[in-house]
Amino acid sequence: MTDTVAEMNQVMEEADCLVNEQQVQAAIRNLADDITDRLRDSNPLLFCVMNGGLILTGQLLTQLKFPVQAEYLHATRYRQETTGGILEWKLRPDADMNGRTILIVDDILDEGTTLCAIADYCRAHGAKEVLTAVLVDKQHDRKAQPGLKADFTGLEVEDRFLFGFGMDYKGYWRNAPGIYAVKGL
Ligand SMILES: O=P(O)(O)OC[C@H]1O[C@H](OP(=O)(O)OP(=O)(O)O)[C@H](O)[C@@H]1O
Ligand SMILES: Nc1nc2[nH]cnc2c(=O)[nH]1
Repeated sequence: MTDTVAEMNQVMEEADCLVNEQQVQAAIRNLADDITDRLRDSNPLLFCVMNGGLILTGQLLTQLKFPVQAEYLHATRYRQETTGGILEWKLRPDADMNGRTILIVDDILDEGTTLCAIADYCRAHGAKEVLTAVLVDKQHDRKAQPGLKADFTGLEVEDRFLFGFGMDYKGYWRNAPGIYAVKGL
């Protein structure tokens, strides 16, 4: 076993499970129902925010009960760190957003800088309406705008450094099927 794999196994052993797999699945079903109710007649263009949004988007898409056009984009500001920096666009969307309803799907709204920047980008490129969906909203008072919320939120989780269900710790454990907090963080 490499040192990294041993370290990551230890991170999981010592982590606190904040939301288990069944609770995550129930939250995704609720998100899918709410999004279907709101957007079934809007012909939305969905953007998965890579990398963290990958797992939620995949599972959510199969539960949306209307035809969806799905694309992706990549913006990142945490890289391998546990605090966020300047937002870097790794891949800007090239789909035509003019006059469209956009649904941005990501794993977490933490400070909200990432989602706000992506929503601004979509509006600047002609989107008629921009909605946001996240699995997790982290509870604290450091939001980019006071009271900032996604339009669709799966779960509210305490202010710890999280991994699992798309969220990584040093690039690992996005695959964990629940939501975990790193010991001491
Ligand atoms: O609300 P914020 O404080 O802006 O943080 C949320 C963002 O942070 C994570 O992405 P990250 O920068 O780690 O990129 P990644 O998804 O590629 O790992 C996460 O996937 C969100 O996109
Ligand atoms: N993995 C991970 N990424 C984040 N991006 C913003 N907050 C978090 C977090 O708690 N965990």
